[in-house]
Amino acid sequence: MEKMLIHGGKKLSGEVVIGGAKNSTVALIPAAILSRTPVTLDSVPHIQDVYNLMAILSDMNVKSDFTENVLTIDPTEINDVPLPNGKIKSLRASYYFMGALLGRFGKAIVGLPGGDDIGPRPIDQHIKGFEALGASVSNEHGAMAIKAPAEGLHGARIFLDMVSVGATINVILAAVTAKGRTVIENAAKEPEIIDLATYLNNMGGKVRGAGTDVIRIDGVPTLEAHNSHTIIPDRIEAGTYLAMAAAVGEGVKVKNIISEHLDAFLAKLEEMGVVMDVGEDSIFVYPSGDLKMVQIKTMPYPGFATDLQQPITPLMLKAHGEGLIIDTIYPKRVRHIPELLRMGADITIENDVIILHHCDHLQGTEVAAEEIRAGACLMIAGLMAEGTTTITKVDNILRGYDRVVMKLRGLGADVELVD
Ligand SMILES: CC(=O)N[C@H]1[C@@H](OP(=O)(O)OP(=O)(O)OC[C@H]2O[C@@H](n3ccc(=O)[nH]c3=O)[C@H](O)[C@@H]2O)O[C@H](CO)[C@@H](O)[C@@H]1O
Ligand SMILES: C=C(OP(=O)(O)O)C(=O)O
Repeated sequence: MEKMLIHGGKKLSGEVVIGGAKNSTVALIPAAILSRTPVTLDSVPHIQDVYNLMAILSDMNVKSDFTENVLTIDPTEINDVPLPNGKIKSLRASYYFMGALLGRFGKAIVGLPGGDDIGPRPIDQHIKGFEALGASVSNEHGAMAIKAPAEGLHGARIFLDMVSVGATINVILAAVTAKGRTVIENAAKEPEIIDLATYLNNMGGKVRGAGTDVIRIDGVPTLEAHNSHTIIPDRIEAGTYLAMAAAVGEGVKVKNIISEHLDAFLAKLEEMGVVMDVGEDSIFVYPSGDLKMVQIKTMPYPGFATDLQQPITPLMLKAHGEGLIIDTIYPKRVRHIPELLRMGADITIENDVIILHHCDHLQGTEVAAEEIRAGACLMIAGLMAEGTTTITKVDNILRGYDRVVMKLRGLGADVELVD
């Protein structure tokens, strides 16, 4: 398995271009099987999650081709096959095949998903949504077997018990071709959900209210894609490079950004004293001076994203005073902390509250990227550290960060992947 070697201490400068959003892409690819015509996606990130989804499509006789940033998917000869195992376990978002297959064939057998180990990740709200649409759901030896009634799925009013990105998307995928109107209340408001709605609506779907907490879906009989869909920029990748630029930059421009998607994150950077020029679709980060410590509480969008609490952690170590991070979405998302401690950081965890203190000196050592954003945190820490940081389990990073080594080198980082 590959490792990432980072020879720290170098200042970064120049430009980096953000790719399409992982969390959109991994919904849009399963959603493509709802179309009766071939689908084209543009601005697709080069990440392992995409290759794994392509392998799952291939199991269903859905051909796909990924050239440069364009992914074409031809679902016209799709076979309705069960997906109990295999690549399904390699990523979280494979659960979107539950909603998509249910919408397309009225039935789905899909293994429980994999994805980041960041504490409990139940899917009860997805199941509640499918059942409200009339489906029966059972767990058969670790795979979910979901079946619409003979007359097909019907619209329903669904109030989600908690704000869930995955449940909101899965219910949209199942409801977009169900008979009648579905109303999702307490829906997630993430930009990736708007992206999915735009994509489905361009295929003839009727999804209204995405981006608010009430989404109305009027079912249509079939969907057909006729235009290419350009995926929104990845706000989490952007936030990662912004934090990196503030930590080790000598003037870095991060391009292809929708800054409104990063409001809560940018407000925190400003509170810390990071100086930025926010342009129309790019942000320039000036070299940091003295930074102030901050307190962060992660919340559903538009709050501070859980996926950015780890990438901002190394930057906080540069600030003076005591900082706090409370992850209300995944309170146990702390797998980066033992690794940072081994690099010399001063961090404690009390009752799921991460308490950080200023640290003058991080020392390179061998650390493990136990999950994607822990990996992002360790890349930034490695760039800040003296000596060489060896990151193992690097596949967790490559599963969601577009051409990361090339992008880091483009900024002047001394980084390499080795076997
Ligand atoms: C592929 C993708 O888009 N992944 C993102 C998605 O994950 P994912 O869609 O899995 O996360 P959710 O928004 O569903 O989870 C939010 C919270 O609700 C809980 N929950 C969720 C569903 C459910 O049926 N029952 C339940 O209890 C979860 O345990 C968690 O505490 O949103 C997370 C929260 O912003 C991000 O960290 C992930 O990057
Ligand atoms: C938790 C994440 O991903 P996933 O939901 O795909 O595991 C993430 O992207 O930070």
